[in-house]
Formats: sequence, structure tokens, C-alpha cells
Amino acid sequence: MAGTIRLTTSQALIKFLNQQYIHVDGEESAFVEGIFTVFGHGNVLGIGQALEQDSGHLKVFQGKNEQGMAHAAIAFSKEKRRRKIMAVSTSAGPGSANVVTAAATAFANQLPVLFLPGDTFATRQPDPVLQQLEQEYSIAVTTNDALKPVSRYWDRITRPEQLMSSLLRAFEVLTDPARCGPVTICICQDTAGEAFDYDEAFFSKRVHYMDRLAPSERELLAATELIRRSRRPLIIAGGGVRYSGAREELMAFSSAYDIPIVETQAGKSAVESTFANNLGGMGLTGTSSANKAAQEADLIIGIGTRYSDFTTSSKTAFDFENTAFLNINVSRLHAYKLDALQVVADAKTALSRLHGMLEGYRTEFGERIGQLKREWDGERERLAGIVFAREGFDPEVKGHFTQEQLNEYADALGTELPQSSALLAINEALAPDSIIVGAAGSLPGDLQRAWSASEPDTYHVEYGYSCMGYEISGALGVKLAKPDCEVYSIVGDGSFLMLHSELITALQYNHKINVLLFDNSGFGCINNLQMGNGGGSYFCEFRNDEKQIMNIDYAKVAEGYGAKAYRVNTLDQLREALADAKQQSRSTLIDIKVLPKTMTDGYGGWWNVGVAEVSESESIRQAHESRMSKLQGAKSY
Ligand SMILES: Cc1ncc(C[n+]2csc(CCOP(=O)(O)OP(=O)(O)O)c2C)c(N)n1
Ligand SMILES: O=C1C[C@@H](O)[C@H](O)[C@@H](O)C1=O
Ligand SMILES: [Mg+2]
Repeated sequence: MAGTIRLTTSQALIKFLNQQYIHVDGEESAFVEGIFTVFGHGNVLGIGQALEQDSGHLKVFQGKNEQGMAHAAIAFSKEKRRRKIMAVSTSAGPGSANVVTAAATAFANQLPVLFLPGDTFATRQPDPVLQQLEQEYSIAVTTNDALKPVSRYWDRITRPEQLMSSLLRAFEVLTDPARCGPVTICICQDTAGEAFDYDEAFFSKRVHYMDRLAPSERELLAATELIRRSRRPLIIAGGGVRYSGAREELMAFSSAYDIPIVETQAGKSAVESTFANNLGGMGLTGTSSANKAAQEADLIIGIGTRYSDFTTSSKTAFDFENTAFLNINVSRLHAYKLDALQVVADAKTALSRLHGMLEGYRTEFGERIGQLKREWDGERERLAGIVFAREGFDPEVKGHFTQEQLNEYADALGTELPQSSALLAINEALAPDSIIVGAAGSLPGDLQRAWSASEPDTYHVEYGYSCMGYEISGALGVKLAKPDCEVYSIVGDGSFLMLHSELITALQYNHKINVLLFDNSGFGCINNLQMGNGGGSYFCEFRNDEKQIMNIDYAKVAEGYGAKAYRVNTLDQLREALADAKQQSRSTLIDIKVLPKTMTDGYGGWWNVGVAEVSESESIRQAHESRMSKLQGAKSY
């Protein structure tokens, strides 16, 4: 037997993390980049001590909020195509409770992150230790059990030697493209400092091979037969296309056979928006062109998509009677959806294999693709040119606010800027290789429809969980992954207020991010949702007890942190601020006051939401009826 080495559990953990490598397409690199920490009594004396003694190549970051730093870790692995991760170390109790939301975000998006929350004492000697729940039905239940449903692998370390088998399971999951996601290893706070004679072999360099899963001959033959039978197949490009790095194969496949492409939020910018066959966003927040193409299609080829309700317009986006589905996905769970023919395989490999088998085939879309694309380009131009007027203004979201109410907003916020024009002006001004980051509110809808990503992999919107607060933390994670790119967080005022603490971390460590804050003084998209379904405007506008609209000086908040800040009420000011922000070496925030109801809306999508079945309001009763009638045409599972 090889020798042993005496280490604490935490020292062994850090030593092991330093020895994990990943191998993809012949390239090998270290898998764990670093570790975010907020120290408390549950981790500072264990993991804190181990890092202080010898962190190896791991970069150590001090987070400001556990959820925020975990979101940065998620964004990092998303940007690195799941081929490099960050670990997240928290204290016990509230520190670990704070990462439940982030673990759920990582879970829904299938992004690998290693969570290392502290836990109660294994010996139970001091029970109840500070922050212990003392659950009556079981002393073994701690806050960390709340992480079980949002972890792909979960374990609790109560003895130092358990760490070895636990970490092997953890890294097997973290490096599997079909099952990866958040992995949680809770470490009891006494165990964290306890020593053990570890087998030295445990710390040898380990290489995890992320081999590309190839389709079987049976799958390929069935898929080509299905495509050949189809006259109008349509590709939905999901996140899997980006994780697989299948841009070239997808473009070649689409061009060779004239197959239009539509994009999900996660798949957007897998192929640049300017590509002739790319019809843009699909579904509820999609373009009219993509949604029309989906209705006209007789075969949907879903590549690396999990078919969320936003993508399928709650299963109304297709002519289900006459449309077949072909799913290419590394995950069997997703490949099985919508009764599809399943090709359980890596996107890049599957596309290149299929390409060679379809000689002579061509779809009937022909000129229709260019026609649909031009149609949307025209609509984009209209959106960019919208100008507010004090009289007779017809906002994109219609019939909710009167002209007087819109004027009241214009006065209170001192602005006449429509959201869509501001966003498109930003799109025009930013360097094409800038990366934009978003997650929640009305902005992801505008972005999926109207943002032109003229370079691949420049669009980073977390919409698997659409978690408010991801936008700024996520921008930090993206910057850490791509330090040479200019990174822009596109965030609503509601999301900003919910969580922006990692802006301080970005300032602290000099990782420049730019925050583009769209302030419409409210939870705008939810206000649209309630009013669009027959309700009133109820607790979604930011008004005080006197019903006055709140006007918060967010630029001042950012200045307080040390960021360079700008106040913007016109397109000219916006362009100037963007130009100046680009010259800065420190993080910036542009406080853009925009009018409510001026985000994009419509374009053929539909969302099945829980409208009240009985109500005193006629408009709500109508909304319920219209939902029921829409559901008649929806696929029921
Ligand atoms: C953590 C979290 N809580 C609640 C929601 C539900 N939600 C979605 S969007 C939204 C309001 C967003 O407001 P804001 O960021 O100002 O964007 P706007 O819609 O006004 O553009 C809320 C409350 C969410 N997505 N995430
Ligand atoms: O409830 C929601 C509605 C969506 O419009 C929004 O983008 C998303 O953040 C959400 O949670
Ligand atoms: Mg808002």
C-alpha cells in the first residue's frame, strides 16, 4: 500500500480539488478554478484554515451574499460550457440556507457547482450549536437537508474518511453532461477540523473524461428517415448546442438542407443572429417569424432543449396533429419529451453524423426563411424607433395604463424613454463581442426577441429558473470566466433591489462589470401579467402610501460602492454613458429611467397561467374563459 498523509477533512478536500482535471476533445485542464467563501463559525476553522495553509491553484474569493456568490459560480460554469467549476463554501444554518435558491438555479439549468455548506456537530456534544434548528422529529435534520431536493448529489460528512467515497461520487456527477448540476457536500463543523491518515493515492491527479456520446446506428437511421419524410423541419437550438460547442455543425446542417433554426434563451447565440437561417427566439418571448415557422413546420428537431413552457408556448406553439418531434439530447429525460423520436447523443457528434446521411435532401421552406427573417428585421426597426408622446401614445403593452398614468410616470421618473428603444440603442452601441447577462423580469423577453447577437456565445440569460438577482452576480461569474470581454448585466429595478451585493465583490477584486439598470419603478412584467389577465394594478408598481411613484437614485447607490455611475433619461445620454463606461477600468452602473408598458409584447406566444376560475370581476372571468378555449388546442402532456 502507498503511504498515508495526515490531514484534516478540510485540508484533504482542498488537496483533492486541486487534483481534478477534465479532458474534452483532446484538451486537458484543471476542473476547479476556485472557491467563493463567506466565512462563519461553520467553515472558517475548517475550510478557511485549509485554504489559508495551502490553497494550491484555487483562486479564493470573498463573496458578500451566499446566494450572490453561488450565482456567480453558476454563471462561471455556464460560460465555461460546464467544463470548469467554482466551489462555494458557506457557514452552517443561515449561510447554507442562503444558497438553496442558487442551488435550485443551478439544478434547473443543469450547471455544475460544488456546494460545501458547514453542518452541525457530528458528536452532537454542544447541541444545540448556534443556528441549529432542533427539529423535534429528528435531531439529524439540519438546514442542509433543504438542499437535498435541489442537489444532483447530496452527502453529509460526519467522519473524515467518508470524504473519499463522497468526493468520487461528487466528481462523477459534476463531470457528466447528462446529469451534472449542483452537488452538495455538507461537512460537520467538528469533522471539518478532524484529522485522518489519508491514503496518498487518493490525491493523485484524476482526469475526468467528458467524452462525446455518439448516436447509435439505429437512432441515426430512424432520424434520417424521419427528416426525409418531412417537408418542413425546424430546428430548436437549446442550451445543449452551446454546451456541446456545435455551432459549425449546426450551421452547416441548416445551410445544407435549408432548415430554419429558432432559439431558446439558453441556446441563443449558439449561432449568430445574422446567420441567414436563424429566425431568432421561439415561443412566448419569441419573434413572430420563429413562431410562424413553428406553426408551419411538420417536424421539430429539438437539439439540447428541455422544452420549457416559454419555448413551447405552453404546448400550443405547434400543429401537434401534423407535427412529429425528433429530440437530440444527452439526457434521456429531455429526449423523451413530446413523444419524440429520441437520439440520445451529444449535439455536435449527432449533427455531424446526420449531415453525411441526408444527401439530396432539401426542405420546402426555401424563400420563406428569408421572407420571415426580413419581416422580423422590419419589426426590430420599428421597435428601435418608438418615441413617447404626451398625447395619443400607444404603448406596446396595450390597454393597461391610460395616457395620464403614462404621463405621471414620465414626470415622476423624469423620462420619456421607451424600454424597447433604449435596449436597441444599447445593442447598436456595444462592441459585438461584449457579453450580456440577464435573468428575470421583462428584459429577458425583449432580449430573446430583439437582441441581435452578431457574434456567437455573447448572450448569457439564465431562464431555466429566471431567478431575480442572478443578473449582477452572474455578470461577475461571466467576467471571471472571460476576463478579456466587456460584460454587461441587463437588470430591472426589481431584480437590482433583490440582490446586487456581488457588484461590491466585482469592485473589490477589480473585475469590471457594467450594470445597465432599467428602472420602470416596479415589477413591470408581473404587472403586465396581472393586468393582461383581467386584474387590476395590484402591488406591482413601486408607489408609496400616498400612491406616489418612487424615484430611487440608483446611480447614487452605485457611487456609494465606488462604481462609476451615470443617470440616463434620453437616448443621447445613454449613448454617451455607454461610450464613457467602456473607457472605465472600474465597474460602472447606468441608471436608465424607462416608461412602464414600453417593453415588447405579443408575437404569437401564449402562456398557460393559473387565472382564477371564479371571480367578482368580469374581465377576470373573460380571461379564464379565453384560457380554457386556448387550452383546447394545446397538447395535454
Ligand atoms: C427570486 C425571484 N422572485 C420572484 C420572481 C418573480 N418575478 C419575476 S419578474 C418579477 C419582477 C421583476 O421586476 P424588475 O426586475 O423591475 O423587471 P421588470 O419586469 O420591471 O422589467 C418578479 C417578482 C422571480 N423571478 N425571482
Ligand atoms: O414570473 C415570471 C414572469 C416572467 O415574465 C419573468 O421573466 C420571470 O422572471 C418570472 O419569474
Ligand atoms: Mg421594473
